[in-house]
Amino acid sequence: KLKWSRYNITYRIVNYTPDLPHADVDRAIKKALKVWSDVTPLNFTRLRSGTADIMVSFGKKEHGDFYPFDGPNGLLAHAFPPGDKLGGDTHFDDDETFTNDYKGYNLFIVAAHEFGHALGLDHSRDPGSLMYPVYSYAETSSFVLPDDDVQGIQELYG
Ligand SMILES: CC(C)C[C@H](C(=O)NO)C(=O)N[C@@H](CC(N)=O)C(=O)NCc1cccc(N)c1
Ligand SMILES: [Ca+2]
Ligand SMILES: [Zn+2]
Ligand SMILES: [Zn+2]
Repeated sequence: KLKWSRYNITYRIVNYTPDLPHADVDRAIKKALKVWSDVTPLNFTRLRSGTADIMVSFGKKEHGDFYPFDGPNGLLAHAFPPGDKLGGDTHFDDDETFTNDYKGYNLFIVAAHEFGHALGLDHSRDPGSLMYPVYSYAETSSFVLPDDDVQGIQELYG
């Protein structure tokens, strides 16, 4: 199973969705990474230019890799497992409406799921897990990473 070979990982928000103020996107991404750094020795540092391990971007349909998005609903986002180049990169389908509440798709929840993949996790069969294949909203202010996901990430970086 692929995993990062170092604990200090960099990320860069390359572009922004028009759905939310930039500050809200920055906050959701930072909070989503903290979900995982809180339960591992991993540290995430934001870069504002150049190439980071985890390049975060928003795109529609064909967006530069062999995994085009599909318009509203269906695919929401994808992330590449750890590695060079595309490894760790996380793409969000900007034909979705990303929000910071229960409407549309909550950016924090989707990002937290995607970063699980960017750190090496696959999908889980546990319907209560963050890594379950299908999105479900959870109150973000009281979000606690489900045990199945803690187990999974600590198998890789515990
Ligand atoms: C085969 C994958 C590329 C599907 C893709 C996904 O899992 N990305 O991580 C995806 O967008 N899945 C949708 C469901 C679907 N239409 O397949 C999804 O809701 N995944 C994001 C997500 C967000 C938050 C929580 C959970 N559990 C799942
Ligand atoms: Ca879509
Ligand atoms: Zn992509
Ligand atoms: Zn997924």
